[in-house]
Amino acid sequence: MKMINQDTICAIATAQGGAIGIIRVSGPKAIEITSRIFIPAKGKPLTEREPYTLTFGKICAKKREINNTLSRKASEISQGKSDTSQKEESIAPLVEEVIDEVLISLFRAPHSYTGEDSTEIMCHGSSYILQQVMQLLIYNGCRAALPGEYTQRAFLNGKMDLSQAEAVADLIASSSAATHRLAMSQMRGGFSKELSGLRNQLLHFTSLMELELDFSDHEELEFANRDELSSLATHIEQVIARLAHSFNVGNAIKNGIPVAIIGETNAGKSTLLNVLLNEEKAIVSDIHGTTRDVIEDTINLQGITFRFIDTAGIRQTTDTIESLGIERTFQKMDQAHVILWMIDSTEAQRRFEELKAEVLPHCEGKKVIILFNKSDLLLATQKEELSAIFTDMKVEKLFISAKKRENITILEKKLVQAAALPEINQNDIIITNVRHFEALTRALDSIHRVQEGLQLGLSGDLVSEDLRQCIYELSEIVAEGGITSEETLQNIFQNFCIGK
Ligand SMILES: Nc1nc2c(c(=O)[nH]1)N(C=O)[C@@H](CNc1ccc(C(=O)N[C@@H](CCC(=O)O)C(=O)O)cc1)CN2
Ligand SMILES: Nc1nc2c(ncn2[C@@H]2O[C@H](COP(=O)(O)OP(=O)(O)OP(=O)(O)O)[C@@H](O)[C@H]2O)c(=O)[nH]1
Repeated sequence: MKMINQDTICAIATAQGGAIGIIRVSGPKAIEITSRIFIPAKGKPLTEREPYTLTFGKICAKKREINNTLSRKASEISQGKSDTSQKEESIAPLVEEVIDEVLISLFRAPHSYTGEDSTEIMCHGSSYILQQVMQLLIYNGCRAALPGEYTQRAFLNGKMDLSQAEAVADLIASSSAATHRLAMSQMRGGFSKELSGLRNQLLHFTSLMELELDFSDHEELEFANRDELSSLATHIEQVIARLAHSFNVGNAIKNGIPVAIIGETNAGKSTLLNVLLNEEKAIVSDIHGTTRDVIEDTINLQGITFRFIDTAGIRQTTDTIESLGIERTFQKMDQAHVILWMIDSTEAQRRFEELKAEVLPHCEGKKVIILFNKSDLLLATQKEELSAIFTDMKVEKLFISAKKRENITILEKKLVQAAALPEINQNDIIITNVRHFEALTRALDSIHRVQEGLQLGLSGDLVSEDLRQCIYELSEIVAEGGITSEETLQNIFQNFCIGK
Protein backbone atom coordinates (compact mmCIF):
# COMPACT_ATOMS: atom_id res chain seq x y z
CA MET A 1 0.00 0.00 0.00
CA LYS A 2 1.32 3.40 -0.92
CA MET A 3 2.22 5.94 1.76
CA ILE A 4 -0.30 8.37 0.32
CA ASN A 5 -3.03 6.35 2.01
CA GLN A 6 -1.60 7.25 5.38
CA ASP A 7 -2.88 10.76 4.77
CA THR A 8 -6.17 11.81 6.22
CA ILE A 9 -8.18 13.49 3.47
CA CYS A 10 -11.10 15.89 3.50
CA ALA A 11 -13.46 17.27 0.86
CA ILE A 12 -16.78 18.98 0.45
CA ALA A 13 -19.05 16.20 -0.78
CA THR A 14 -22.16 18.21 -1.62
CA ALA A 15 -23.00 20.54 -4.48
CA GLN A 16 -23.14 24.28 -3.89
CA GLY A 17 -26.44 25.87 -3.08
CA GLY A 18 -28.10 23.32 -0.83
CA ALA A 19 -29.33 24.00 2.69
CA ILE A 20 -26.88 21.54 4.18
CA GLY A 21 -23.31 20.91 3.16
CA ILE A 22 -21.35 17.80 4.00
CA ILE A 23 -17.62 17.52 4.48
CA ARG A 24 -16.17 14.07 4.42
CA VAL A 25 -13.04 13.20 6.35
CA SER A 26 -11.33 9.84 5.89
CA GLY A 27 -8.07 8.28 6.99
CA PRO A 28 -6.24 7.09 10.08
CA LYS A 29 -6.57 10.42 11.89
CA ALA A 30 -10.07 11.31 10.70
CA ILE A 31 -11.73 11.00 14.10
CA GLU A 32 -8.91 12.61 16.05
CA ILE A 33 -8.65 15.61 13.73
CA THR A 34 -12.42 16.12 13.57
CA SER A 35 -12.58 15.90 17.34
CA ARG A 36 -10.03 18.70 17.65
CA ILE A 37 -12.30 21.24 15.96
CA PHE A 38 -15.58 19.97 17.41
CA ILE A 39 -17.22 20.48 20.81
CA PRO A 40 -20.15 18.10 21.41
CA ALA A 41 -23.29 19.66 22.93
CA LYS A 42 -23.14 17.04 25.63
CA GLY A 43 -21.44 13.81 26.59
CA LYS A 44 -18.20 12.23 25.50
CA PRO A 45 -15.74 13.63 22.97
CA LEU A 46 -16.01 12.30 19.44
CA THR A 47 -13.00 10.04 19.86
CA GLU A 48 -14.81 8.02 22.52
CA ARG A 49 -18.06 7.56 20.65
CA GLU A 50 -19.55 4.49 19.01
CA PRO A 51 -19.48 4.12 15.20
CA TYR A 52 -22.70 4.73 13.25
CA THR A 53 -23.79 7.47 15.63
CA LEU A 54 -24.62 11.11 15.05
CA THR A 55 -23.35 13.76 17.43
CA PHE A 56 -24.65 17.29 17.67
CA GLY A 57 -22.30 20.11 18.61
CA LYS A 58 -20.35 23.06 17.33
CA ILE A 59 -17.33 23.56 15.13
CA CYS A 60 -15.04 26.10 16.75
CA ALA A 61 -12.07 27.97 15.46
CA LYS A 62 -9.61 29.59 17.79
CA LYS A 63 -9.88 32.49 15.47
CA ARG A 64 -7.14 34.94 16.16
CA GLU A 65 -4.68 32.26 16.98
CA ILE A 66 -5.23 30.56 13.68
CA ASN A 67 -5.05 33.70 11.59
CA ASN A 68 -1.83 34.73 13.29
CA THR A 69 -0.34 31.31 13.12
CA LEU A 70 -1.33 30.78 9.53
CA SER A 71 0.20 34.04 8.36
CA ARG A 72 3.29 33.43 10.46
CA LYS A 73 3.60 29.95 8.98
CA ALA A 74 3.11 31.25 5.47
CA SER A 75 5.84 33.85 5.83
CA GLU A 76 8.19 31.30 7.39
CA ILE A 77 7.60 28.89 4.57
CA SER A 78 8.22 31.60 2.00
CA GLN A 79 11.45 32.47 3.78
CA GLY A 80 12.40 28.81 3.91
CA LYS A 81 12.57 28.58 7.69
CA SER A 82 9.39 26.72 8.46
CA ASP A 83 9.65 25.06 11.86
CA THR A 84 6.67 22.91 12.67
CA SER A 85 7.86 22.19 16.18
CA GLN A 86 7.16 25.79 17.09
CA LYS A 87 3.62 25.64 18.50
CA GLU A 88 0.85 28.15 18.70
CA GLU A 89 1.24 28.50 22.50
CA SER A 90 3.42 31.54 21.84
CA ILE A 91 0.43 33.37 20.34
CA ALA A 92 -2.15 34.83 22.71
CA PRO A 93 -4.93 35.43 23.52
CA LEU A 94 -7.15 32.65 22.16
CA VAL A 95 -10.54 33.77 20.99
CA GLU A 96 -12.97 30.98 20.28
CA GLU A 97 -15.34 31.53 17.43
CA VAL A 98 -18.26 29.23 16.62
CA ILE A 99 -18.18 28.53 12.88
CA ASP A 100 -21.39 26.50 12.83
CA GLU A 101 -23.66 24.12 14.70
CA VAL A 102 -23.31 20.74 13.05
CA LEU A 103 -24.09 17.05 13.12
CA ILE A 104 -21.21 14.63 12.80
CA SER A 105 -21.48 11.00 11.77
CA LEU A 106 -18.80 8.56 12.75
CA PHE A 107 -17.46 5.44 11.03
CA ARG A 108 -14.70 3.19 12.27
CA ALA A 109 -12.43 1.10 10.03
CA PRO A 110 -13.14 -1.13 8.28
CA HIS A 111 -16.84 -0.33 8.37
CA SER A 112 -17.11 2.74 6.19
CA TYR A 113 -17.34 3.61 2.51
CA THR A 114 -13.54 3.86 2.21
CA GLY A 115 -12.85 1.13 4.73
CA GLU A 116 -10.99 3.69 6.87
CA ASP A 117 -11.93 5.69 9.95
CA SER A 118 -14.23 8.42 8.66
CA THR A 119 -16.40 11.28 9.81
CA GLU A 120 -18.88 13.44 8.00
CA ILE A 121 -19.53 16.95 9.14
CA MET A 122 -22.99 18.17 8.23
CA CYS A 123 -23.08 21.95 8.43
CA HIS A 124 -25.19 24.69 6.97
CA GLY A 125 -24.64 24.88 3.23
CA SER A 126 -22.92 28.26 3.06
CA SER A 127 -19.77 28.08 1.01
CA TYR A 128 -18.11 30.37 3.55
CA ILE A 129 -18.84 27.94 6.38
CA LEU A 130 -17.73 24.96 4.31
CA GLN A 131 -14.47 26.68 3.39
CA GLN A 132 -13.82 27.62 7.02
CA VAL A 133 -14.34 24.03 8.15
CA MET A 134 -12.09 22.79 5.36
CA GLN A 135 -9.37 25.24 6.43
CA LEU A 136 -9.64 24.10 10.03
CA LEU A 137 -9.35 20.46 9.03
CA ILE A 138 -6.36 21.16 6.82
CA TYR A 139 -4.74 23.24 9.52
CA ASN A 140 -5.16 20.32 11.89
CA GLY A 141 -3.48 17.83 9.59
CA CYS A 142 -5.85 16.83 6.80
CA ARG A 143 -5.08 17.07 3.12
CA ALA A 144 -7.64 18.12 0.50
CA ALA A 145 -8.79 15.00 -1.35
CA LEU A 146 -8.12 14.47 -5.06
CA PRO A 147 -11.01 13.73 -7.40
CA GLY A 148 -12.27 10.19 -6.83
CA GLU A 149 -9.89 9.60 -3.94
CA TYR A 150 -12.58 8.25 -1.60
CA THR A 151 -13.67 5.67 -4.12
CA GLN A 152 -10.05 4.92 -4.99
CA ARG A 153 -9.42 4.17 -1.32
CA ALA A 154 -12.55 2.03 -1.18
CA PHE A 155 -11.06 0.11 -4.10
CA LEU A 156 -7.55 -0.13 -2.61
CA ASN A 157 -9.01 -1.27 0.71
CA GLY A 158 -10.90 -4.07 -0.99
CA LYS A 159 -14.36 -2.59 -0.51
CA MET A 160 -15.10 -2.91 -4.22
CA ASP A 161 -13.47 -4.01 -7.42
CA LEU A 162 -12.58 -1.70 -10.27
CA SER A 163 -15.74 -2.22 -12.31
CA GLN A 164 -17.78 -1.40 -9.22
CA ALA A 165 -15.75 1.75 -8.61
CA GLU A 166 -16.36 2.80 -12.21
CA ALA A 167 -20.06 2.13 -11.72
CA VAL A 168 -20.06 4.62 -8.84
CA ALA A 169 -19.10 7.37 -11.31
CA ASP A 170 -21.79 6.18 -13.72
CA LEU A 171 -24.33 6.15 -10.92
CA ILE A 172 -23.57 9.76 -10.03
CA ALA A 173 -23.85 10.71 -13.70
CA SER A 174 -26.99 8.66 -14.36
CA SER A 175 -29.81 10.74 -15.73
CA SER A 176 -32.44 8.22 -16.70
CA ALA A 177 -34.08 5.10 -15.32
CA ALA A 178 -32.09 2.93 -17.72
CA THR A 179 -28.63 4.39 -17.01
CA HIS A 180 -29.42 4.26 -13.32
CA ARG A 181 -30.36 0.60 -13.48
CA LEU A 182 -27.25 -0.36 -15.41
CA ALA A 183 -24.92 1.53 -13.10
CA MET A 184 -26.66 0.11 -10.05
CA SER A 185 -26.39 -3.45 -11.27
CA GLN A 186 -22.69 -2.97 -12.06
CA MET A 187 -22.03 -1.33 -8.70
CA ARG A 188 -23.71 -4.18 -6.90
CA GLY A 189 -21.30 -6.56 -8.56
CA GLY A 190 -23.35 -8.74 -10.91
CA PHE A 191 -20.91 -8.20 -13.73
CA SER A 192 -17.89 -8.80 -11.49
CA LYS A 193 -19.30 -12.11 -10.30
CA GLU A 194 -19.82 -13.35 -13.83
CA LEU A 195 -16.29 -12.38 -14.89
CA SER A 196 -14.65 -13.76 -11.77
CA GLY A 197 -16.49 -17.04 -12.37
CA LEU A 198 -15.05 -17.27 -15.86
CA ARG A 199 -11.62 -16.28 -14.73
CA ASN A 200 -11.56 -18.92 -12.01
CA GLN A 201 -12.49 -21.64 -14.48
CA LEU A 202 -9.67 -20.51 -16.77
CA LEU A 203 -7.23 -20.38 -13.86
CA HIS A 204 -8.10 -23.94 -12.98
CA PHE A 205 -7.20 -25.05 -16.47
CA THR A 206 -3.99 -23.07 -16.76
CA SER A 207 -2.74 -24.51 -13.51
CA LEU A 208 -3.42 -28.02 -14.79
CA MET A 209 -1.63 -27.25 -18.05
CA GLU A 210 1.29 -25.74 -16.24
CA LEU A 211 1.46 -28.81 -14.07
CA GLU A 212 1.96 -30.83 -17.26
CA LEU A 213 5.03 -28.73 -17.99
CA ASP A 214 6.57 -29.84 -14.72
CA PHE A 215 6.26 -33.42 -15.91
CA SER A 216 7.35 -32.73 -19.45
CA ASP A 217 9.54 -35.82 -19.65
CA HIS A 218 6.31 -37.85 -19.53
CA GLU A 219 5.00 -36.67 -22.86
CA GLU A 220 1.80 -38.64 -22.77
CA LEU A 221 0.73 -37.02 -19.49
CA GLU A 222 -2.27 -34.69 -19.78
CA PHE A 223 -3.77 -33.35 -16.57
CA ALA A 224 -5.92 -30.94 -18.46
CA ASN A 225 -8.42 -32.86 -20.49
CA ARG A 226 -8.30 -31.29 -23.98
CA ASP A 227 -11.95 -31.99 -24.77
CA GLU A 228 -13.09 -30.45 -21.53
CA LEU A 229 -10.86 -27.45 -22.10
CA SER A 230 -12.18 -27.06 -25.60
CA SER A 231 -15.79 -27.06 -24.48
CA LEU A 232 -14.95 -24.69 -21.66
CA ALA A 233 -13.26 -22.39 -24.17
CA THR A 234 -16.36 -22.50 -26.36
CA HIS A 235 -18.56 -21.67 -23.40
CA ILE A 236 -16.30 -18.83 -22.32
CA GLU A 237 -16.15 -17.49 -25.82
CA GLN A 238 -19.93 -17.37 -25.91
CA VAL A 239 -20.17 -15.57 -22.60
CA ILE A 240 -17.49 -13.02 -23.49
CA ALA A 241 -19.00 -12.48 -26.94
CA ARG A 242 -22.40 -11.89 -25.36
CA LEU A 243 -20.95 -9.40 -22.90
CA ALA A 244 -18.96 -7.60 -25.58
CA HIS A 245 -22.03 -7.51 -27.80
CA SER A 246 -24.11 -6.00 -25.02
CA PHE A 247 -21.95 -2.90 -25.32
CA ASN A 248 -24.01 -1.96 -28.35
CA VAL A 249 -27.07 -1.62 -26.16
CA GLY A 250 -25.18 -0.42 -23.11
CA ASN A 251 -23.47 2.34 -25.01
CA ALA A 252 -26.77 3.41 -26.60
CA ILE A 253 -28.34 3.60 -23.18
CA LYS A 254 -25.45 5.44 -21.59
CA ASN A 255 -24.51 7.85 -24.35
CA GLY A 256 -27.81 7.94 -26.20
CA ILE A 257 -29.18 6.08 -29.20
CA PRO A 258 -27.45 7.61 -32.18
CA VAL A 259 -29.96 9.19 -34.55
CA ALA A 260 -28.60 10.73 -37.74
CA ILE A 261 -30.60 13.50 -39.36
CA ILE A 262 -29.72 13.40 -43.04
CA GLY A 263 -30.97 14.83 -46.28
CA GLU A 264 -30.25 17.37 -48.96
CA THR A 265 -29.05 20.83 -48.12
CA ASN A 266 -31.79 23.16 -46.98
CA ALA A 267 -34.23 20.32 -46.22
CA GLY A 268 -34.64 21.71 -42.69
CA LYS A 269 -32.36 19.39 -40.74
CA SER A 270 -30.97 22.04 -38.42
CA THR A 271 -34.46 23.45 -37.85
CA LEU A 272 -35.67 20.01 -36.81
CA LEU A 273 -32.70 19.50 -34.50
CA ASN A 274 -33.40 22.79 -32.78
CA VAL A 275 -37.07 21.91 -32.40
CA LEU A 276 -36.24 18.53 -30.93
CA LEU A 277 -33.63 19.97 -28.60
CA ASN A 278 -35.74 22.98 -27.83
CA GLU A 279 -32.86 25.36 -28.35
CA GLU A 280 -30.89 27.16 -30.99
CA LYS A 281 -27.92 24.86 -31.26
CA ALA A 282 -27.51 24.54 -34.99
CA ILE A 283 -27.35 27.54 -37.28
CA VAL A 284 -30.51 27.80 -39.37
CA SER A 285 -30.41 29.77 -42.57
CA ASP A 286 -31.81 29.63 -46.04
CA ILE A 287 -28.33 29.49 -47.48
CA HIS A 288 -27.65 25.98 -48.78
CA GLY A 289 -24.87 24.16 -47.00
CA THR A 290 -24.98 26.14 -43.75
CA THR A 291 -24.27 23.06 -41.64
CA ARG A 292 -20.83 21.95 -42.68
CA ASP A 293 -19.83 19.89 -39.75
CA VAL A 294 -21.63 17.45 -37.53
CA ILE A 295 -23.49 18.70 -34.49
CA GLU A 296 -24.48 16.36 -31.68
CA ASP A 297 -26.72 16.67 -28.68
CA THR A 298 -28.94 14.49 -26.56
CA ILE A 299 -32.53 14.57 -25.43
CA ASN A 300 -34.51 12.30 -23.18
CA LEU A 301 -37.79 10.93 -24.49
CA GLN A 302 -39.77 8.68 -22.16
CA GLY A 303 -36.66 7.73 -20.27
CA ILE A 304 -34.63 6.94 -23.39
CA THR A 305 -31.67 9.09 -24.32
CA PHE A 306 -31.27 9.93 -27.98
CA ARG A 307 -28.13 11.41 -29.39
CA PHE A 308 -28.99 13.50 -32.42
CA ILE A 309 -26.49 14.02 -35.11
CA ASP A 310 -27.17 16.86 -37.51
CA THR A 311 -25.18 16.28 -40.65
CA ALA A 312 -23.97 18.30 -43.56
CA GLY A 313 -26.52 18.29 -46.35
CA ILE A 314 -25.85 15.79 -49.08
CA ARG A 315 -25.24 17.32 -52.50
CA GLN A 316 -22.60 17.38 -55.19
CA THR A 317 -20.08 20.01 -54.25
CA THR A 318 -16.70 21.27 -55.34
CA ASP A 319 -16.01 22.88 -51.95
CA THR A 320 -13.40 20.63 -50.30
CA ILE A 321 -14.44 21.41 -46.73
CA GLU A 322 -18.04 20.75 -47.56
CA SER A 323 -17.30 17.47 -49.31
CA LEU A 324 -15.36 16.36 -46.24
CA GLY A 325 -18.48 17.17 -44.24
CA ILE A 326 -20.59 15.06 -46.58
CA GLU A 327 -18.16 12.19 -46.25
CA ARG A 328 -18.57 12.45 -42.49
CA THR A 329 -22.32 12.39 -42.96
CA PHE A 330 -22.01 8.90 -44.39
CA GLN A 331 -19.68 7.86 -41.57
CA LYS A 332 -22.19 9.12 -39.03
CA MET A 333 -24.97 7.27 -40.79
CA ASP A 334 -23.02 4.08 -40.43
CA GLN A 335 -22.76 4.61 -36.67
CA ALA A 336 -26.41 5.56 -36.25
CA HIS A 337 -29.15 3.19 -35.12
CA VAL A 338 -31.93 5.40 -36.46
CA ILE A 339 -31.88 7.56 -39.57
CA LEU A 340 -34.20 10.49 -40.03
CA TRP A 341 -34.15 11.18 -43.72
CA MET A 342 -35.44 14.67 -44.32
CA ILE A 343 -36.90 15.66 -47.62
CA ASP A 344 -37.97 19.15 -48.56
CA SER A 345 -41.56 18.40 -49.65
CA THR A 346 -41.59 21.31 -52.03
CA GLU A 347 -38.72 19.78 -53.99
CA ALA A 348 -39.19 16.13 -53.19
CA GLN A 349 -39.03 14.78 -56.71
CA ARG A 350 -35.94 16.63 -57.67
CA ARG A 351 -32.89 14.38 -57.68
CA PHE A 352 -34.59 11.77 -55.52
CA GLU A 353 -33.47 8.71 -57.51
CA GLU A 354 -29.88 9.92 -57.36
CA LEU A 355 -30.13 10.50 -53.65
CA LYS A 356 -31.64 7.08 -53.07
CA ALA A 357 -28.65 5.43 -54.69
CA GLU A 358 -26.29 7.39 -52.46
CA VAL A 359 -28.18 7.00 -49.23
CA LEU A 360 -29.74 3.54 -49.25
CA PRO A 361 -26.48 1.58 -48.97
CA HIS A 362 -25.90 3.30 -45.64
CA CYS A 363 -29.36 2.41 -44.31
CA GLU A 364 -28.99 -1.31 -44.08
CA GLY A 365 -30.03 -2.80 -40.75
CA LYS A 366 -31.15 0.59 -39.48
CA LYS A 367 -34.49 2.04 -38.64
CA VAL A 368 -35.23 4.67 -41.29
CA ILE A 369 -37.95 7.31 -41.08
CA ILE A 370 -38.56 9.55 -44.08
CA LEU A 371 -39.68 13.01 -43.02
CA PHE A 372 -41.48 15.13 -45.60
CA ASN A 373 -40.62 18.49 -44.16
CA LYS A 374 -42.13 21.90 -44.88
CA SER A 375 -45.53 20.26 -45.17
CA ASP A 376 -46.98 23.58 -44.10
CA LEU A 377 -46.33 24.68 -47.68
CA LEU A 378 -48.26 21.75 -49.20
CA LEU A 379 -51.88 21.33 -50.17
CA ALA A 380 -53.65 18.12 -49.18
CA THR A 381 -53.63 16.93 -52.80
CA GLN A 382 -49.89 17.48 -53.04
CA LYS A 383 -49.38 15.33 -49.95
CA GLU A 384 -51.31 12.52 -51.56
CA GLU A 385 -49.24 12.82 -54.73
CA LEU A 386 -46.05 12.68 -52.71
CA SER A 387 -47.15 9.65 -50.73
CA ALA A 388 -47.95 7.90 -53.99
CA ILE A 389 -44.46 8.50 -55.39
CA PHE A 390 -42.82 7.03 -52.32
CA THR A 391 -45.02 3.95 -51.87
CA ASP A 392 -42.25 1.61 -52.99
CA MET A 393 -40.03 2.77 -50.12
CA LYS A 394 -40.88 0.33 -47.36
CA VAL A 395 -39.95 2.60 -44.48
CA GLU A 396 -41.88 4.81 -42.10
CA LYS A 397 -42.98 8.13 -43.54
CA LEU A 398 -44.25 11.23 -41.84
CA PHE A 399 -45.25 14.72 -42.94
CA ILE A 400 -43.87 17.33 -40.61
CA SER A 401 -43.18 20.99 -40.42
CA ALA A 402 -40.08 21.61 -38.40
CA LYS A 403 -40.59 25.34 -38.57
CA LYS A 404 -44.23 25.24 -37.45
CA ARG A 405 -43.64 22.34 -35.04
CA GLU A 406 -46.27 20.21 -36.70
CA ASN A 407 -46.31 16.45 -36.00
CA ILE A 408 -43.21 16.70 -33.82
CA THR A 409 -44.89 14.80 -30.98
CA ILE A 410 -45.77 11.99 -33.38
CA LEU A 411 -42.16 11.96 -34.55
CA GLU A 412 -41.01 11.67 -30.94
CA LYS A 413 -43.34 8.71 -30.43
CA LYS A 414 -41.99 7.05 -33.55
CA LEU A 415 -38.45 7.57 -32.26
CA VAL A 416 -39.27 5.87 -29.00
CA GLN A 417 -40.69 2.92 -30.95
CA ALA A 418 -37.67 2.87 -33.24
CA ALA A 419 -35.33 2.79 -30.26
CA ALA A 420 -36.51 -0.76 -29.59
CA LEU A 421 -34.06 -1.28 -26.78
CA PRO A 422 -34.50 -4.62 -25.14
CA GLU A 423 -36.22 -4.57 -21.79
CA ILE A 424 -33.50 -4.61 -19.16
CA ASN A 425 -34.00 -6.87 -16.21
CA GLN A 426 -32.39 -6.56 -12.83
CA ASN A 427 -30.03 -9.44 -13.47
CA ASP A 428 -29.04 -8.67 -17.04
CA ILE A 429 -25.42 -7.87 -17.43
CA ILE A 430 -24.76 -5.12 -19.91
CA ILE A 431 -21.46 -3.41 -20.65
CA THR A 432 -21.53 0.37 -20.80
CA ASN A 433 -17.87 1.11 -20.42
CA VAL A 434 -15.46 1.41 -23.37
CA ARG A 435 -12.58 0.19 -21.23
CA HIS A 436 -14.49 -3.02 -20.46
CA PHE A 437 -15.53 -3.41 -24.08
CA GLU A 438 -11.92 -3.16 -25.23
CA ALA A 439 -10.66 -5.61 -22.61
CA LEU A 440 -13.42 -8.06 -23.52
CA THR A 441 -12.59 -7.75 -27.21
CA ARG A 442 -8.96 -8.60 -26.43
CA ALA A 443 -10.08 -11.45 -24.19
CA LEU A 444 -12.17 -12.76 -27.06
CA ASP A 445 -9.10 -12.71 -29.32
CA SER A 446 -7.06 -14.72 -26.90
CA ILE A 447 -9.77 -17.28 -26.27
CA HIS A 448 -10.02 -17.71 -30.07
CA ARG A 449 -6.30 -18.43 -30.13
CA VAL A 450 -6.76 -20.96 -27.33
CA GLN A 451 -9.35 -22.76 -29.43
CA GLU A 452 -7.15 -22.66 -32.51
CA GLY A 453 -4.25 -23.95 -30.48
CA LEU A 454 -6.32 -26.81 -29.16
CA GLN A 455 -7.54 -27.70 -32.64
CA LEU A 456 -3.99 -27.69 -33.99
CA GLY A 457 -2.88 -29.78 -31.03
CA LEU A 458 -0.32 -27.20 -29.91
CA SER A 459 1.69 -27.96 -26.82
CA GLY A 460 0.43 -27.04 -23.38
CA ASP A 461 2.86 -24.17 -22.86
CA LEU A 462 1.70 -22.37 -26.01
CA VAL A 463 -1.99 -22.79 -25.25
CA SER A 464 -1.40 -21.80 -21.69
CA GLU A 465 0.14 -18.52 -22.81
CA ASP A 466 -3.08 -17.49 -24.57
CA LEU A 467 -5.10 -18.67 -21.59
CA ARG A 468 -3.01 -16.44 -19.35
CA GLN A 469 -3.59 -13.52 -21.68
CA CYS A 470 -7.34 -14.06 -21.53
CA ILE A 471 -7.21 -14.23 -17.74
CA TYR A 472 -5.17 -11.05 -17.66
CA GLU A 473 -7.75 -9.18 -19.74
CA LEU A 474 -10.61 -10.32 -17.53
CA SER A 475 -8.60 -9.34 -14.46
CA GLU A 476 -8.09 -5.87 -15.89
CA ILE A 477 -11.82 -5.29 -15.75
CA VAL A 478 -12.57 -6.34 -12.21
CA ALA A 479 -9.05 -5.86 -10.82
CA GLU A 480 -9.56 -6.51 -7.16
CA GLY A 481 -7.34 -4.38 -4.93
CA GLY A 482 -4.21 -3.12 -6.53
CA ILE A 483 -3.05 -5.37 -9.38
CA THR A 484 -3.97 -2.74 -11.94
CA SER A 485 -1.41 -0.37 -13.37
CA GLU A 486 -1.07 3.07 -11.83
CA GLU A 487 -1.95 4.57 -15.20
CA THR A 488 -5.27 2.74 -15.50
CA LEU A 489 -6.19 3.79 -11.97
CA GLN A 490 -5.27 7.40 -12.63
CA ASN A 491 -7.35 7.46 -15.80
CA ILE A 492 -10.34 6.10 -14.01
CA PHE A 493 -10.30 8.11 -10.83
CA GLN A 494 -9.25 11.48 -12.18
CA ASN A 495 -12.62 11.70 -13.95
CA PHE A 496 -14.53 11.50 -10.69
CA CYS A 497 -15.78 14.57 -8.94
CA ILE A 498 -14.03 15.81 -5.82
CA GLY A 499 -15.54 14.39 -2.66
CA LYS A 500 -16.32 11.01 -4.28
N1 LIG B 1 -23.64 10.54 4.15
C1 LIG B 1 -23.29 9.66 3.24
N2 LIG B 1 -24.18 9.23 2.35
C2 LIG B 1 -23.81 8.33 1.40
C3 LIG B 1 -22.49 7.85 1.32
C4 LIG B 1 -21.56 8.32 2.29
O1 LIG B 1 -20.39 7.93 2.28
N3 LIG B 1 -22.01 9.20 3.21
N4 LIG B 1 -22.15 6.96 0.31
C5 LIG B 1 -20.90 6.79 -0.16
O2 LIG B 1 -20.54 7.21 -1.18
C6 LIG B 1 -23.19 6.17 -0.28
C7 LIG B 1 -23.48 5.04 0.65
N5 LIG B 1 -22.35 4.13 0.65
C8 LIG B 1 -21.81 3.53 1.75
C9 LIG B 1 -21.27 2.27 1.62
C10 LIG B 1 -20.80 1.60 2.72
C11 LIG B 1 -20.85 2.18 3.98
C12 LIG B 1 -20.42 1.42 5.19
O3 LIG B 1 -20.46 1.91 6.29
N6 LIG B 1 -20.05 0.15 5.03
C13 LIG B 1 -19.65 -0.73 6.12
C14 LIG B 1 -20.86 -1.38 6.77
C15 LIG B 1 -21.67 -2.26 5.88
C16 LIG B 1 -22.80 -2.96 6.60
O4 LIG B 1 -23.19 -2.58 7.71
O5 LIG B 1 -23.28 -3.96 6.00
C17 LIG B 1 -18.70 -1.79 5.58
O6 LIG B 1 -18.51 -1.86 4.37
O7 LIG B 1 -18.12 -2.50 6.38
C18 LIG B 1 -21.35 3.46 4.11
C19 LIG B 1 -21.83 4.14 3.00
C20 LIG B 1 -24.37 7.04 -0.56
N7 LIG B 1 -24.73 7.88 0.55
N1 LIG C 1 -41.87 26.64 -44.56
C1 LIG C 1 -40.98 25.91 -43.90
N2 LIG C 1 -39.69 26.24 -43.92
C2 LIG C 1 -38.82 25.48 -43.23
C3 LIG C 1 -39.25 24.34 -42.49
N3 LIG C 1 -38.18 23.79 -41.92
C4 LIG C 1 -37.10 24.53 -42.28
N4 LIG C 1 -37.48 25.56 -43.07
C5 LIG C 1 -36.62 26.58 -43.65
O1 LIG C 1 -35.73 26.00 -44.58
C6 LIG C 1 -34.47 26.67 -44.58
C7 LIG C 1 -33.35 25.68 -44.36
O2 LIG C 1 -33.43 25.13 -43.06
P1 LIG C 1 -32.19 24.48 -42.31
O3 LIG C 1 -32.72 23.88 -41.07
O4 LIG C 1 -31.06 25.41 -42.22
O5 LIG C 1 -31.83 23.34 -43.35
P2 LIG C 1 -30.64 22.28 -43.34
O6 LIG C 1 -31.20 21.03 -43.91
O7 LIG C 1 -30.02 22.19 -42.01
O8 LIG C 1 -29.68 22.94 -44.40
P3 LIG C 1 -28.09 22.75 -44.58
O9 LIG C 1 -27.43 23.31 -43.35
O10 LIG C 1 -27.85 23.58 -45.79
O11 LIG C 1 -27.79 21.32 -44.78
C8 LIG C 1 -34.59 27.73 -43.48
O12 LIG C 1 -34.90 28.95 -44.06
C9 LIG C 1 -35.74 27.25 -42.63
O13 LIG C 1 -36.40 28.26 -41.95
C10 LIG C 1 -40.65 24.02 -42.48
O14 LIG C 1 -41.13 23.08 -41.88
N5 LIG C 1 -41.47 24.85 -43.21
